Amino acid sequence: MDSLPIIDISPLYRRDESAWRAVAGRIDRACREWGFFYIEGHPIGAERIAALSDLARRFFALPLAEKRRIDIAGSGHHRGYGALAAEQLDPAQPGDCKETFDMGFHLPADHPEVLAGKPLRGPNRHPALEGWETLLESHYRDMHELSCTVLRAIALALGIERDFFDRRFRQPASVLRLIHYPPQQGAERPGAGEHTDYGCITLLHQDRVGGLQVRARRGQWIDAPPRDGTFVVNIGDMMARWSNDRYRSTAHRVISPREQDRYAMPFFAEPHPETAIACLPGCQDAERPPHYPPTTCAEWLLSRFAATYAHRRGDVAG
Ligand SMILES: O=C(O)CCC(=O)C(=O)O
Ligand SMILES: [Fe+2]
Repeated sequence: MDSLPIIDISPLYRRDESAWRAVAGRIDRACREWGFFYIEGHPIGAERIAALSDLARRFFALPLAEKRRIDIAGSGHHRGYGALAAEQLDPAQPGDCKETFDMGFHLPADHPEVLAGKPLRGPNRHPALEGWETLLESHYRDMHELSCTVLRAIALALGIERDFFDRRFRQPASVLRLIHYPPQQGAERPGAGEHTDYGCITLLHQDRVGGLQVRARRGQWIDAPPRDGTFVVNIGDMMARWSNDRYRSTAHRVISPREQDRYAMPFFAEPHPETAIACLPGCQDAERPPHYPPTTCAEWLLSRFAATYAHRRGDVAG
């Protein structure tokens, strides 16, 4: 079968234990076989997506100087606007042909964690577009809830306490990102070079243009085409580390669109920065010793940012 599974998660919003287990079973299989699947039956409506798409178009259409007022390169805690080619996901390729906006869990500048200089902590940096901040902050909260719902099913599938992730995802390091891929005539620059995601799970909304491709287990690239009303969910490196590769982070890439602009909105679900990421109890035994040394969420993320962002080279995890 060369197409990604589509899983209806609506039973996760009801109190039927056996239906819950059935969904968890499907997710478990998709995570083992693909590391990628679509979800439908989630509560994020088409009006919300339309309103976000409208704002994304307006933001990316602003003059560069205006967007650069919140340039991510000037942010110690990784928030704001990332210009074209600021990120190079595949080191063997030129910089990605995309521009981005990143936001996270907002902590005010006078919050003790921010004053203490904790990594990845601080205020969001929003553009001055009417309606932007309210909508984006609500969407961040709703995506956080959705990620926790999916993670509860994953906890069930992995045989750990149902609230294992809920307890670790308070004040999360999760990032909501808006991406604009401008059209390109030649194929010389990738939209997003081949990579795995760094976090736990990613929930991606893509528009109708297409171009996302996933590397299947046998090595071939398959399309992950747009499907209305769905999110594409994929396993990131932290979940691979937690599950000792029971769930593997799967490589993917985005081919630059040819004639039209493409917009996508990934939500990278990541726990509290200080969360320990070490092999889960049920994921190791004498035959499967832990593959990865323990780390923390912030340490791992900072090491990955340093490898992919020009302005962060030499920035070491602390
Ligand atoms: O734009 C997409 O469809 C995927 C983007 C992506 O893989 C990423 O930002 O990590
Ligand atoms: Fe990705």
